[in-house]
This record gives sequence, C-alpha cells and structure tokens, in this order.
Amino acid sequence: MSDGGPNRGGGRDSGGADRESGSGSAGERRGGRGSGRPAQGRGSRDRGRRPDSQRTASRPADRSRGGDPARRAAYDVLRSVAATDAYANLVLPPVLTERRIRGRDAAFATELTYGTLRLQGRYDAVIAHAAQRDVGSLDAEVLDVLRLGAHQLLGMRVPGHAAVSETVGLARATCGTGPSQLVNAVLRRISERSLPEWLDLLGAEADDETARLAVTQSHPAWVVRAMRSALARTGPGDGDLEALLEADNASPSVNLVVRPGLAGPEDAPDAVPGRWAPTALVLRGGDPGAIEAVRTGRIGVQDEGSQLVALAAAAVAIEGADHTWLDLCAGPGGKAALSAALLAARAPDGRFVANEVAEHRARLVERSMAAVRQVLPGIEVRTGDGREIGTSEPGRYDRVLVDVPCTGLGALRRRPESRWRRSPSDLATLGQLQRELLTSALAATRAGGVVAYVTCSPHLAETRFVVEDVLKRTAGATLVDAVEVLAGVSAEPLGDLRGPYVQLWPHRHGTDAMFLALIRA
Ligand SMILES: C[S@@+](CC[C@H](N)C(=O)[O-])C[C@H]1O[C@@H](n2cnc3c(N)ncnc32)[C@H](O)[C@@H]1O
Repeated sequence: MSDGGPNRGGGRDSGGADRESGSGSAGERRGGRGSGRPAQGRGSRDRGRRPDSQRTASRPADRSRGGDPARRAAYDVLRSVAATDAYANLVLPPVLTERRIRGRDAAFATELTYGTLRLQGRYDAVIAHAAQRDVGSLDAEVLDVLRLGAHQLLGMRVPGHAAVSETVGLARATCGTGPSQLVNAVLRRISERSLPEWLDLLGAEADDETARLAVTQSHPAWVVRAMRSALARTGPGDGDLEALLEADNASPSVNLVVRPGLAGPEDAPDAVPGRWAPTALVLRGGDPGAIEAVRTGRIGVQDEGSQLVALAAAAVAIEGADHTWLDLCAGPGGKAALSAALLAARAPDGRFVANEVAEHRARLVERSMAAVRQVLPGIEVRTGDGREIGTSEPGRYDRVLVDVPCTGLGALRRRPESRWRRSPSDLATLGQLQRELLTSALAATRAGGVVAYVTCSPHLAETRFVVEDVLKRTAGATLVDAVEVLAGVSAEPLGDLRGPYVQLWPHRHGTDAMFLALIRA
C-alpha cells in the first residue's frame, strides 16, 4: 500500500515517478498499510501542512469542481490505455509534463495510475460486490473512476472522505451528475471495509485456490496457473506462489547498469551496489535522467536480472575465436549495449551485430549503442528479420544472444496493464516465432560457439518447452549448465536454482523473472 502524498491525507513522501525501467513509488516499496477507513482529522491536518512549493496550481474549489489535476491525469491515462491500447508508462510522463504536474503530485498521479491498473482485477471484484452488479454493466468511464477511487481507499493512504469526495468530483467532471451519485454510493460502501476485510470476503467466495489467488492478487487465472507450473519446475517448488503474485503488484526499484569500460559506480553517487550483478547499481531515489552518465549512455537503466543473463551469455567458455557476436532481437538495446561493452573489453577490434525487426526499435538500439561505439568501433545495428540470419549467415558468429519476443509475464511489475492484455492464445503465435528465432540463432553460430536463449517470461511454453523442442531437431546442439555459468558471474550465490536452465524470480531475487538457456552449437 502506498502513501497518498500531501493533501491526500498520508502526509509522507511517496517517492519518485515510476517508469518502464522500474522506479515506482517509494511508498509502495515501504509496504505500509493504511486502515482504508475514513480519517477526516488526519486529512485536514495534513492539508494545512503542505508546503506551497509542492502544490499543484489549483485551488480546492477548482479541484472539487473538475477533479484535482493529479486524479484527472490518472483518469485520462486510464482512458487512453483502455481506448487505444496505449502503454501507461508511455502515456503518463508527457501528460504530467504538459499539465505541469510535478513533485509529490506527479508521484501521486503515478502511483494512482499504475496501482489502479495492476490491481484492476481485485478492484473490479470489490466494485461488483459493493455495486451489487457485474462491472461489465457499468459504463467504461464510470468503471475507471470507481477503480481509481477503490485504489485510493484500499491501496493508498488517502483518507476515506478525501478519496470519496475528490473521486466524486472527478466523476461529475468526466461522467456527469447522475453517474457521480452512483460513484458516491459505491465508494462509500467500499470504504466501509478495510483491505484485509475485502480480501477475506473475496477469498471466501472464490471456488478454489486458483480463483482465490486470481481475485485477491489481481492476476488472470491462467497466469496464476502458469506461474504455479513454472515455480514447481524451478528450484524450491510452488509454495511461494502468493509471494510471487504479491511481488508482481509492487513497484520495482530502479536498477542501473554501469557499462564496463565506460563508467564506474562513482558516476552515480546516489546509487548503491546491486546484490548480484557486478555491473548493477540500485538507485536510492530521484530521476535517473538527472544523472549525466545516464544521459550520455555510459550508464543505462536495466533490470538486474537482464544484466545477469547478458553477463552469463558472455561468460560461458568457448574454444577458439571469440570476437564476432550477434544479438538477434536487440530492441531496445539494453542487453546489446552491455554485451558489446563486454566484447570491447575482450576484443577491442571485435564485431557486434545488433539486429532488430522493427525500424523504430532499431533506432532505439542505435541510441543505446552510441556510447559503446567509443570502445567498440565494430558495431553494426541492422533492421531485419532474425529468422533469416541463420540462412543468410550460417555459422558466422561465435556468440549469439536471442532474447525472444514473449508474453512478458516475468516483467508484470513494470508493465501495469500487460497482464490484462495477454491471453493464452498469444502463446501459440509467440511459441512458433520463438522456435524459429532459436533455430536461426543456432544456425548462425559456428560449431563450438554458444547461443543464449532468453525470455522475460517464466511460462514453460516460452522457456524450456521451446528449447527442448528445438534441441530435438538440431543435430549436435547441447545444453550447457547455465546455473553453473551464472554462479561464476554473480556476486552472491543465487540460492536454490535447478540447472541446466536459469529461472530468476521477482520475489526470490528482486529481479524480473528472466529465463536463460545456454546452448553449445
Ligand atoms: C524481448 S525484446 C528484446 C529486448 C532486448 N534484448 C533488450 O535487452 O533491450 C524482443 C525484440 O525482438 C524483436 N523481434 C520480434 N520479432 C523479431 C524478428 N523476427 N526478428 C528480429 N527481432 C524481432 C521485437 O521487436 C523486440 O524488440
């Protein structure tokens, strides 16, 4: 649960803005829990304390007429996400900039937007109960307003009276007076129970354990089942399934990667060393864009799990030449930049090809690689279909990274809406593409070279099933124990990993759920 920020009754700093790379509100990370009940006295006291410099430029009367700017921004982003399939982390920052919503108001809007999206499944069940009707029968606009109100009441430290009255004001401004009365009635009913009381109630009504976890932890049931199966196959079993789902609902910290040969930890003085990857830093707060080394690309923003798999891909021993590397699916370029910097340290005259099928993402790769070119001139960024490289350049590369397009179920913390957009049918389409890309990667690798197959999904259909299928059809290819290789690059033992595959987890390692298989061609 998160702090509300000033004028929202919490009165504590709710931290910096969330972003794809994962900063998020410090309030949520602190894990404090409000009562979820009205707290009028606390709210009015805190309103008086709010420094002027932190206020959004609107008077209370304006806020109750039109909804306050932070709540309005969150509402508009939710509407865009629903209506245009937009990504919240791309839509929100420009909205905040254009409307000059800054500081703690920006942090409030960010937490309200991302928290509401992540916990939408939970809140829809609460709303259905309180409204005594199916949420599908509500207008989409009204439902979004109710979700925002539910998150303020049950997921943030906003006093009940402020959450209800400000959200009713928002409903009046966006949906009209009639719907605002419904919003008022439903939010008042929601505010009568605390979050634990609601979770007990919803859990008790669920048909089975999967349904209970799906509704209380706000994940589609098919994702709960997939996570259970994946946990059961990796290390200590699935006893911590609920902890995983909870971790998916929290904002991740911002991880930085110090690109070898380009920068050092002293270039990010507000960060502390990461736990596992020697290249990783964890930002203690603030905007990574304010760091000069980040702006110039010597340091990047990258999940520590992504760093670990790139480090392991570069570390696995190969005999003979080791200077021609390929990243088959490079966009937006985080792993390519780290890998190319590692190649530069080993072979400054080495050649690194970063391939990406989407032109706009290839431009992002170009940008990620700009600073690395200083230490590795032999970088080529290409736009093309990775499935063709195995045929056009057979046996050309010493090392190939194939970080395939996937459902992204391992990065749900960073993509608040993605769990509601994916469906099991995506697995069939992606599975075929993943097999073709891995087959091409193996064909592009010389005998004795190595392919690193990576996903940011733990779904078995995207991880070991793909690898095992392709291996059956590829003569001479053999698995290398990726757990052993990773142990050689990690600063600390990663615990109970079961080889030959590596599967990282948000709740066990604090990383995205990255999967790694190392295959010798
Ligand atoms: C998981 S992302 C890669 C992330 C990247 N390795 C990084 O660390 O920044 C997968 C990428 O594969 C690209 N892709 C999808 N189909 C492809 C294909 N047939 N050939 C090459 N790239 C493809 C997608 O556009 C996407 O940018």
